[in-house]
Amino acid sequence: MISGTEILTAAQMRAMESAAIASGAVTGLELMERAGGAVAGHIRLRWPKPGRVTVLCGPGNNGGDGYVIARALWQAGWRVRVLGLDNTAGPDATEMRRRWREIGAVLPLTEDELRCPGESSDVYVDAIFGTGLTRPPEGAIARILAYLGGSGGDWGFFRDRLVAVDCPSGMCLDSGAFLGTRRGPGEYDLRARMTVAFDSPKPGHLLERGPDCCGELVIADIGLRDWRCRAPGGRGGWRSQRPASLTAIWPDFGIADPRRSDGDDRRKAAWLSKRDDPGGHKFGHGHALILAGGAGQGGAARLAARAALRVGAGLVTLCPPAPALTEHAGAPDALMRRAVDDTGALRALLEDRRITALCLGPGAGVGRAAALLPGVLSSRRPCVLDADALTALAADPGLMGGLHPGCVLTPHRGEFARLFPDLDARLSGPQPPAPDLDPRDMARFMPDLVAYRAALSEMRGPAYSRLDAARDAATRSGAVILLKGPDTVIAEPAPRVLPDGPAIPGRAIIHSAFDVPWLATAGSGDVLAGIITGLLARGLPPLDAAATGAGLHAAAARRFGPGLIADDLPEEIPGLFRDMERITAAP
Ligand SMILES: NC(=O)C1=CN([C@@H]2O[C@H](COP(=O)(O)OP(=O)(O)OC[C@H]3O[C@@H](n4cnc5c(N)ncnc54)[C@H](OP(=O)(O)O)[C@@H]3O)[C@@H](O)[C@H]2O)[C@@H](O)CC1
Ligand SMILES: Nc1ncnc2c1ncn2[C@@H]1O[C@H](COP(=O)(O)OP(=O)(O)O)[C@@H](O)[C@H]1O
Ligand SMILES: [K+]
Repeated sequence: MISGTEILTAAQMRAMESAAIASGAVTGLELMERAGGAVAGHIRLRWPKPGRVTVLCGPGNNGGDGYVIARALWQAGWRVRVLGLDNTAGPDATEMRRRWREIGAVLPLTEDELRCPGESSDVYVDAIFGTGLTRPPEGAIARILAYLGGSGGDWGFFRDRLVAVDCPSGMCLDSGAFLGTRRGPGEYDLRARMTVAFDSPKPGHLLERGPDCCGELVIADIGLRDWRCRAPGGRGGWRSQRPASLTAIWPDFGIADPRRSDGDDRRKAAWLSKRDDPGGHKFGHGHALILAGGAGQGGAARLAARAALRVGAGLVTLCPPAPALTEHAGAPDALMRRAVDDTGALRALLEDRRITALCLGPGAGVGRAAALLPGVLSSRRPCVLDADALTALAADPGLMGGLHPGCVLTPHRGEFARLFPDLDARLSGPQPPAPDLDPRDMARFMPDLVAYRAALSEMRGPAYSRLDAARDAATRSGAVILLKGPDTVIAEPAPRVLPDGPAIPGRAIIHSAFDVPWLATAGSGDVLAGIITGLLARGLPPLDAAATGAGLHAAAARRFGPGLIADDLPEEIPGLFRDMERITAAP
């Protein structure tokens, strides 16, 4: 059910490159030539008339790409100025620098050269650091990056003409954070007009500062995708054979661009609209219980209930305490109401096995949520725990033991901090040291791609990321975690064991929705909880329900546009289903 693009961490990317080279399928020079050629091609697409370009080359292979770009643009008639560091690491980058030196000079990469009057360029290529950034830039390099980021008062100047190779330098590709600065927007974060990255998106392109600072993100194919499919163990498709450990769902949710629709999308559209079940019965689409709070608190639960209905749950029952029943008597009439005063009443209700999912939290009140939680958890029914249920959970860690893989916890950052204070502190705190595993060693796992990927997904980047935090929280709690934000991260607990295979860490998904800031509106989280509950009730596995829910939620906001209030979100869902069907039916 999950559709999206596979993402790779920086270590996975470097290891894959090493493995492809070790297999003899390609040389490092060929990969660098393709990478640099792709960037030059995208520059020429956006600036068709050859102009002046300054290429900034760092010490590693990112710099090596820069020398290739310089040569390709020079061959296309551009006036090229290259600023590079003296020390170039690695044979491939050294060779590319040598090839450029046959054409032109390499001036020192200093702020003075960058500022040099009369040398202003139409395009600046940032090839300083890519996936190999291991620690915060310091000294002269840090000043150059800050200057490009606008410390010289030229913020807009560079933003309009900076092309980043793999990422804006200084940004960690695993977290989207700039190393060495406090988390969150920095005054001089380097922001590109376009970022050309290779093979697959990395988490940092989608998280934290990534979407803003990368500008337009282009993922260039450098031939590794073919190699992955041909490699031993890779036959039949990379994704279908191994559970992808990371998946990105792009802002368009795979439905806005007909060219990207495939069989999976068609099946998904048919399932969502129930067209794949012509003789179906309402109970075949599940029965969701939304546990509401006392008088005066009902709006949030009603939003969730309405969303669960709209997303196709066969029946939805709203369960406030008896004194609040009359408050919930209004629309929609399709909603059933049933009083649930305490855990005993809940347990009695849950004897009906046709109830397939529960939602506790929106507007529940912390006291009532705490009282009902044991009943919800012991039913072992799929459930969404949101808002007050999360606060109740945080206040009584003993309840954590009752969580199970059918639970989806949907904290925003504040709730996450209450539930997992140590993980939250790591997200805000100083960066831990880089992993001591050398990704290049991973080539030895070839040709066993399963082991290779399992080992790699344990490798972490230099900055603790929202992805790491969600995965750690999922593993610790034994539940699916959906950490909300414009960069929502969804993770399932680890480990999962493949038959005859090693333990595979739980899958994770990034749903990046920076394009719909109007989704940050009161009650929008309640609607999300309702959508996910409806999908759980319909039988989607928890990770799928959470990912599909996050996608539908943002897509509904995108479809409505600015001015959105939470009540509008469920009403967009029928239109979304129609859009999905129309687009996936396109030839
Ligand atoms: N993967 C692929 O398929 C392909 C990858 N390709 C390209 O390779 C790039 C990755 O190359 P890479 O591994 O050489 O790393 P890169 O980003 O150039 O930097 C490493 C250098 O920086 C240094 N350094 C690190 N942090 C530092 C700091 N704070 N301050 C100062 N120095 C610091 C570090 O030194 P060290 O840590 O060893 O001291 C090392 O010298 C990738 O982004 C893509 O562009 C394509 O060519 C082909 C296909
Ligand atoms: N800037 C933003 N851009 C896009 N989506 C956002 C943004 N801020 C928040 N969201 C999304 O809006 C929802 C807000 O949920 P929540 O914080 O629980 O709000 P509430 O409690 O008011 O319902 C979440 O799904 C979150 O991912
Ligand atoms: K870069």
